Amino acid sequence: MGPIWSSYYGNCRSLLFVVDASNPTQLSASCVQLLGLLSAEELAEASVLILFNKIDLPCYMTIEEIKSLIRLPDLIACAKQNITTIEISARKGTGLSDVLRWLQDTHKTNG
Ligand SMILES: Nc1nc2c(ncn2[C@@H]2O[C@H](COP(=O)(O)OP(=O)(O)OP(=O)(O)O)[C@@H](O)[C@H]2O)c(=O)[nH]1
Repeated sequence: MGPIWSSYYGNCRSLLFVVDASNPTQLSASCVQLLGLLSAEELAEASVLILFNKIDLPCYMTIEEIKSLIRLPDLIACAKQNITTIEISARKGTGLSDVLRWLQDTHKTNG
């Protein structure tokens, strides 16, 4: 779906980017997509939430290792956007209240 994402950029104030944390083989492709989003001029003002999903599944890498592999600290430091990360399980509901809180806070701040 990546090639058509740009048609949704207009008036986008919040961006939720979901990473499948149970499958590190997709990480490099996922990171390229994320870098493309973060460098898009139309999204410079958006608040970004990166969700590490499927944390209920076993994985050979920890979330910290995944963050380090995609150089998340550098990415956050260099991006124009305000970036937050939350670890979730969409299946079990873990972390979803934090996501709702982020949405509420973000939209409150943005007016
Ligand atoms: N265990 C688990 N499964 C999940 C979670 N979130 C989604 N799934 C399941 O993962 C499967 C694929 O869903 P998604 O990953 O959302 O869909 P997708 O991105 O099109 O699929 P992939 O590219 O294959 O990951 C579905 O069967 C979902 O029920 C989660 O947090 N935990």
